Amino acid sequence: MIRILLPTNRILATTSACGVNPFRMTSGSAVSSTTQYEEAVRLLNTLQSNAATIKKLRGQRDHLQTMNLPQCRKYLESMRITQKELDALNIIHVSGTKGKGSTCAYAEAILRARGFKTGLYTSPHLIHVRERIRINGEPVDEQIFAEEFFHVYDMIKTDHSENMPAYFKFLTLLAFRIFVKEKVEVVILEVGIGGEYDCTNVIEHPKVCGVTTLDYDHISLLGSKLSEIAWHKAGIFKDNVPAVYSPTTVEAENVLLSRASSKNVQISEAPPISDYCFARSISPGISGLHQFPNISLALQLIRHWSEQCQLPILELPSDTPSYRGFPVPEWMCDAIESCRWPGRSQVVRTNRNVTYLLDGAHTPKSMEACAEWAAEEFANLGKKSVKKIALFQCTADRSPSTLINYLKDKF
Ligand SMILES: Nc1ncnc2c1ncn2[C@@H]1O[C@H](COP(=O)(O)OP(=O)(O)OP(=O)(O)O)[C@@H](O)[C@H]1O
Ligand SMILES: [Mg+2]
Ligand SMILES: [Mg+2]
Repeated sequence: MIRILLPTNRILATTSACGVNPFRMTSGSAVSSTTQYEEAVRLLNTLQSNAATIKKLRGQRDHLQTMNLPQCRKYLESMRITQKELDALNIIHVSGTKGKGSTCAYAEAILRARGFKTGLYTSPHLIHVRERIRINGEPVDEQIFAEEFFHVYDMIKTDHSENMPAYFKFLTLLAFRIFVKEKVEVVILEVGIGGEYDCTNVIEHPKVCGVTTLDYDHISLLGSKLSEIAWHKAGIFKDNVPAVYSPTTVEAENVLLSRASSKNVQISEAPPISDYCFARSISPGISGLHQFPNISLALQLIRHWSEQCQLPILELPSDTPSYRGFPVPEWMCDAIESCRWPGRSQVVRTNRNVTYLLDGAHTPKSMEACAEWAAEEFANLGKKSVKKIALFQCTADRSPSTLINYLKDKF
């Protein structure tokens, strides 16, 4: 497909000898949208990677972390995005160690099924970067991605040429731009790392916040105790905005509760899945028992979101306490079943007698959950003898020898 680039006020970044970037000529030149998309991804990859950011943060943790949000505000100003525009996105903000993406995916599937135009921002991606920014459940298309990428890149470059945002921060800003432009009715926003200092926390008025299962990850940044980790995750709580969390340890819970009370947050623990009354028995779209706390959290987020937006999605009796389950109608059961989140407890069968079990576990709790799920899937294969091969990779400051132990007795 050929498209003409819209004229913008952008400055050309990489230029040829005659001072013109052939990928980004603004008037009268035709460039294929794929080429333009590839150029956008190339440029994106020149921004500081997440791994490099984490390494840098570790060095000067306090200073750089506290600089993060003021910087993000400046970038938003350069992009001419106001808090009012962000408020209009009716954001559901989700932090936590494990299950953020799944919880967001369930919440998105439910709201989309109800007819809302949804925006979904998650990380990481599996195959291509556009998976991180979804409109109505679908990765934003190459053309929109490229167009908005250059728009944001150039607006920021004009004011901050010596201090361009790193990869994740850039994508967060790009997501905001796309969601505002697409006029989505709700955004489900996954935190990158922690919460307090995460660039997604630049938003001031989400409709509801969620904290998923807490566990040990990024401990050089967030601390090595669950209570310290909880402090960071609770950093997304905002004055008078309700919050829900998945069950955790008493120490971590106390931190969540005290941070909530200091911000007048009405907070509740998501109930066990058995507390809900489903219209029929369901087989959730993301498998594994560990997904049930994520589903419960998503249901509570929807409930609070609809109350905050005064949209009667659930029509619950007004005296239903916020820590209890509720009747889950048929259409919601359908949405929970239709939800897809590839690479997390995903089974891929081939016609060559090979079955792949794919999962993204990389913390103690999630490795445990992954091992349980894998054992169940091995049993489902219904074969007497199965040759099992584990391919395991882990990055950053995680300990492969500790994590692989969880899989040992299953292989
Ligand atoms: N509630 C949970 N408890 C324990 N492990 C979980 C839970 N939910 C998901 N997991 C595990 O975590 C992995 C990643 O799931 P998901 O993408 O939902 O989480 P995330 O918090 O977004 O993770 P990431 O750190 O990769 O962004 C899954 O593949 C699964 O192994
Ligand atoms: Mg993570
Ligand atoms: Mg994630």
